[in-house]
Amino acid sequence: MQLGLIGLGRMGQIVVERTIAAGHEVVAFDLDEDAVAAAAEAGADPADSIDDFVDQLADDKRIWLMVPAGEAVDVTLEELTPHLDGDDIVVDGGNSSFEDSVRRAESCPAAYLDCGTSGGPAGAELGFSLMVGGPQWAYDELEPVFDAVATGPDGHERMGAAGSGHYVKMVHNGVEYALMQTYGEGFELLHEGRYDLDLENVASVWNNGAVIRSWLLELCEEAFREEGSDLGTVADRIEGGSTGTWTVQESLEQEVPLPLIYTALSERFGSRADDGRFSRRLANRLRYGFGRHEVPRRE
Ligand SMILES: NC(=O)C1=CN([C@@H]2O[C@H](COP(=O)(O)OP(=O)(O)OC[C@H]3O[C@@H](n4cnc5c(N)ncnc54)[C@H](O)[C@@H]3O)[C@@H](O)[C@H]2O)C=CC1
Ligand SMILES: O=C(CO)[C@H](O)[C@H](O)COP(=O)(O)O
Repeated sequence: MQLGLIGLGRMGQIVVERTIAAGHEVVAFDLDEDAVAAAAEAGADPADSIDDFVDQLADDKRIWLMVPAGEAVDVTLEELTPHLDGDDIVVDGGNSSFEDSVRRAESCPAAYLDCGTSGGPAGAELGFSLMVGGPQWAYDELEPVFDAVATGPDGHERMGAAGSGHYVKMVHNGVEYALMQTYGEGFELLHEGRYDLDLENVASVWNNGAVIRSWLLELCEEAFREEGSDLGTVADRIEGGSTGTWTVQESLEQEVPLPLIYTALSERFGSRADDGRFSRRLANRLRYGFGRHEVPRRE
């Protein structure tokens, strides 16, 4: 299959590499020329503009967007729209809001798949977990690409109608916030408490058979190994926040109480006042662990 990829950053480059490794053809475009060059190095056909990109795609275009959520998706779709028809398929693999995805699915001339993507840059080797919303025929058509980008056939599922993929990913991120918060609180008590503990050892022993073992806990272990048991210069400032905000907004609309996710989101906003909490410093470092997001550091 031939796949057109727009957005070749941390995540898009992995989609390129895994798709090519599975024997498919990729046409790659990004505003950043260096990113296009890196994709070409991985075996993609480089495009230097959207026009060049669509010219290189065969009829029945299959296009995957991996650009930042929000305006970049709308701008890209606006440029693609004159070149699209009902036999084409567009996948948005970024962290778009499900409401934006429903709106885009209604106005896009192509079949539109909203695809929540989880796994972060570590997915380069493992593959991602993909939560897909939109028409069944388009999902079926792209199955070989989803098999390649995900951990395999079990790493992707169609969730339901337009928006459902990004809806499920939004809730996934709410859970991610709460898990980071609870690991942070536990390690904060261990750090401040009555024993002088090596937190890398604690995380390591918990990761070996304990009830609370997980990938995030492995990333806690990595953080303590790389930064030290006191997290070194990692600041208590946690960036991000949009997907958690949408999760909490939706919980209010649906009248479903989510006290843990709400508290974790509040901690993020509270962290911007900088008062030195260990749990916030660990959450800050974990966002680097799973997403390669920049780590604010203390002076
Ligand atoms: N980093 C992570 O752990 C995860 C990220 N995501 C989502 O995936 C999407 C991409 O994330 P990353 O790869 O981390 O971001 P990134 O910042 O590393 O890469 C984004 C790329 O898009 C390009 N770009 C921006 N606007 C563009 C436009 N109008 N046309 C063409 N290219 C454009 C940029 O030049 C950049 O190369 C985002 O929606 C993000 O929220 C989803 C799951 C995990
Ligand atoms: O989706 C992700 C992980 O699953 C991304 O890393 C996302 O950026 C995390 O959300 P936030 O930036 O709000 O921490």
